[in-house]
Amino acid sequence: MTILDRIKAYKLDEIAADKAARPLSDIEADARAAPPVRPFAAALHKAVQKGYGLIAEIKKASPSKGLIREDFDVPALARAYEAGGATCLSVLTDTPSFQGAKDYLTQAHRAVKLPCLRKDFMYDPYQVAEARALGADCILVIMASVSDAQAAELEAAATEWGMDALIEVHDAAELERACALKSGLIGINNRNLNTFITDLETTRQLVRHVPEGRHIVSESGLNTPADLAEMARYGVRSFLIGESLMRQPDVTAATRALLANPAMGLQ
Ligand SMILES: O=P(O)(O)OC[C@@H](O)[C@@H](O)c1c[nH]c2ccccc12
Repeated sequence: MTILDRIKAYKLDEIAADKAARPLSDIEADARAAPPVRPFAAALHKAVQKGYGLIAEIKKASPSKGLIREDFDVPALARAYEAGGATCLSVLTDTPSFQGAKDYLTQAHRAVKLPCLRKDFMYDPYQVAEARALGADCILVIMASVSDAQAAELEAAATEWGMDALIEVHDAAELERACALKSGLIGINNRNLNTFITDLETTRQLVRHVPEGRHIVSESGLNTPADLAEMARYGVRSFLIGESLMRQPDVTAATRALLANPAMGLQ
């Protein structure tokens, strides 16, 4: 069993328990009462016209790295990312593996004006309605962990709630399946979720196979301005970054430093 298999197993149990505790109709009522959706993909499109698009991730821990950041004041971190120039936020809501919480998403969304991604392992439209109820503007669909039919169902649910969907892939086969969906946002995860090995070569290889008109986000393992400049050489200007920023005491300064890339104007 891989790490992803284990996560999927407990996540399906969690979803069943959540459904038993609160019926979908309750969640939908909360989703209808949630603050309006903020355009997530559009914010990235706009950001890359002048520079980089950054989805900055609020991440306390991970299965491969353990605890990443001890002091974890979610509204303060959200504001720090916003002040540092992030385009969007990503908030881990998975608890067992990432020490996240559903409430972190609500806290982050309330603290800033940035569009927010619910970062979790999604299998059921129930979770999509829940994402909206918590304040999400975008959901993640991990192709490595869902069937084509599930992916289409999650994407349709996101659209129904007015949210965007970031479709995550790690290899050419997943990318091909992702391109059969409607979403214009493709995340290339440099980390293999079965082994948790990270390699930026993943983006370099897959970017060539992405059809025109899709907005690519390179995800995971990006640490330095040089990493971003290297991805930009391959035409990728949007990034999903967690660990390297979460490890810095001054998150605003670290975000600014990462985005202030003198080489970028030369591309
Ligand atoms: O902390 P990093 O290496 O910058 O990575 C962020 C993000 O890409 C990573 O957390 C992630 C990408 N896809 C996921 C799917 C599930 C959980 C986590 C992830």
